[in-house]
Amino acid sequence: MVEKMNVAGNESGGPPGVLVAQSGQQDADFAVKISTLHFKFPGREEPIISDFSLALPPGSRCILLGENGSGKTTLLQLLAGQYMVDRSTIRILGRPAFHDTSLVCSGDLSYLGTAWRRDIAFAGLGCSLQGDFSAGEMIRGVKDVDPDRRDRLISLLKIDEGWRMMRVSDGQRRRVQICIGLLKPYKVLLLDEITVDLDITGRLALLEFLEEECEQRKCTIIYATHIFDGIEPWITHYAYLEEGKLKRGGEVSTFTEIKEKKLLFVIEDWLRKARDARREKKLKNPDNREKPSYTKMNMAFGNRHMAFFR
Ligand SMILES: Nc1ncnc2c1ncn2[C@@H]1O[C@H](COP(=O)(O)OP(=O)(O)OP(=O)(O)O)[C@@H](O)[C@H]1O
Repeated sequence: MVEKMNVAGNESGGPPGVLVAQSGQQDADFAVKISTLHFKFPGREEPIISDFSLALPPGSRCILLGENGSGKTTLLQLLAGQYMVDRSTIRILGRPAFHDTSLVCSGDLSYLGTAWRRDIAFAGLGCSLQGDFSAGEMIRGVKDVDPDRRDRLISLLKIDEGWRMMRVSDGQRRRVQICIGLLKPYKVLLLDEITVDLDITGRLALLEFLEEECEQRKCTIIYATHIFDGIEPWITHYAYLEEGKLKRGGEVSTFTEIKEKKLLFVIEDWLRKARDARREKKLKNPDNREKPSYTKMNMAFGNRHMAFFR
């Protein structure tokens, strides 16, 4: 699959190294296919995601990179079918992410996001964690699960089934929630910073499990994170966003920078350059300068009410 794809210097004019589907390839050839995605939230003038295209073959593990606010979570939520977009723009397993609800209901498409610390989410539904359940009750409450897979997850995440969910640490709660989220064998998994509370051994064990799933079951994973410890050998693809645009991306073989230095330092360098370029742009064009917030408020409420804020 990978060889068939159009990489660096593609005719479609995408950023260098970005995987773009070629004519003749079917949507179903890709686990995830995004075609020229534009997205903005209601009431916002600026798009959050613009002109975004990416195609990932089954079995890929793509890391989603970018500074705070660059659009990673929004992109993952769009992929998870949480916002309506045109049917042809986001295809998961050849099906439209928003319109085909069977993707999430069947467990083929699974999204584990940041709301997980306080909520239990399964099959795309979230409900607040309010009762004092044991970890075992919660995990075994999920029906139609392969018991071997369940036992393996409990063991690798080092979960004590007797833990009371109201009296565990964030990291322990997160382990239980990850376990529940992975009980059913997904085909496409979207991870939004879910390993942030895990200690290093828990995180590495999880990454190893996920890698094995991709190799054996040809699942596809997109993982947004700011934690890069031990991630370099894990990734097969990368996508780097700046202000909602895909600036760099593609197969890891085209990611020449990480052959010379650690991902942490490569990303640090890119983020600093992006910040400096933004600063320079603002200096050159005074209209682009951030207005002090009281000016905006003045415009909205009139001077009289500003006495309140002074
Ligand atoms: N519901 C919303 N309505 C309006 N704007 C939003 C909404 N959610 C997010 N945004 C804006 O969209 C932009 C992208 O946010 P997003 O959460 O996708 O970034 P991110 O790359 O995941 O950031 P982080 O690394 O901090 O998690 C931000 O400017 C944010 O303020």
